[in-house]
Amino acid sequence: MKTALTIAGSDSCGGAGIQADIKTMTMHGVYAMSAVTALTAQNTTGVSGIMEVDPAFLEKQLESIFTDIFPDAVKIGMVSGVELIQVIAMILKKYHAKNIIVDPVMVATSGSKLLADQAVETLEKELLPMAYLVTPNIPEAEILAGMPIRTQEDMEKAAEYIGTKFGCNVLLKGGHQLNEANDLLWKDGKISWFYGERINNPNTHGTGCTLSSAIASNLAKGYSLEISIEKAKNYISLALAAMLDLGQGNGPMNHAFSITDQK
Ligand SMILES: Nc1ncnc2c1ncn2[C@@H]1O[C@H](COP(=O)(O)OP(=O)(O)OP(=O)(O)O)[C@@H](O)[C@H]1O
Ligand SMILES: Cc1ncc(COP(=O)(O)O)c(N)n1
Repeated sequence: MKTALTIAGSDSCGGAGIQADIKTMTMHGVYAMSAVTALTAQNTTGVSGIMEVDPAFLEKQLESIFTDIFPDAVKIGMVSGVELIQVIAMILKKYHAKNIIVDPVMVATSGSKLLADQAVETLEKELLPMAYLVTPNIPEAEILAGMPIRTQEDMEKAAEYIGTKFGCNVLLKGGHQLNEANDLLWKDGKISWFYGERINNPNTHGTGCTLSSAIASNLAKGYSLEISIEKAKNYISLALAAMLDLGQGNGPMNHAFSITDQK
């Protein structure tokens, strides 16, 4: 069985973060492992608290994993502080981790900040150059590229800037646009678009986490990057189309869309 590791924050309501990643990897038939960077007290209406893990304890978790079960892919999500990022970079280098996907989680859909301002620079310097793929949404890409993104042309410019500057492939997610769910891949200097039909479901909590862990799962299984993205977008569409409606705010998706016995 192929294996994947998520290094991310816990979302107590189970829609995003580590919980979304483990559900996604499991539904892809991949064995999921986790290293927790922070606990969040969170529900569909917002984040009420964040407790960062001690960097030395994150190191212990990662050492335990890498000295025993080597992950075929690694997904990195919410990492709120400088030292945590440094520990991750050190361990991934030490063990020659492969198929590293960085989802540069900065702000939750609900508006809460999940990354300290001074950590953006460390993320850029330490993690992005190690990544096979980085998956910013439009607001995150605006920060990484230092430019406003309003049109598809802006998306292309920003992706090229990020990919060239940090030496990694870039999937710029268009889920924040009004009418479309079109994402742009910048890979080795070439641009390709992944077109998606926008599903009319307001419950999109965790779509970004789910996309990056679905891509990681597909890469772990040996699919090319392009096929991994195509399959991951299809997984999100099915999970959104299952129209789960939980909680009073931006609710989670239904990962168990293929399981018919849901009572
Ligand atoms: N309503 C939708 N219908 C279909 N696909 C969607 C929809 N919303 C988002 N997506 C897709 O989900 C993936 C995640 O995109 P999005 O831009 O929402 O990421 P994100 O902002 O990081 O997510 P999050 O809301 O978890 O922070 C992308 O492939 C995007 O195209
Ligand atoms: C622990 C954790 N990680 C990531 C997100 C981003 O997901 P979203 O933007 O859908 O809230 C989150 N809310 N919580």
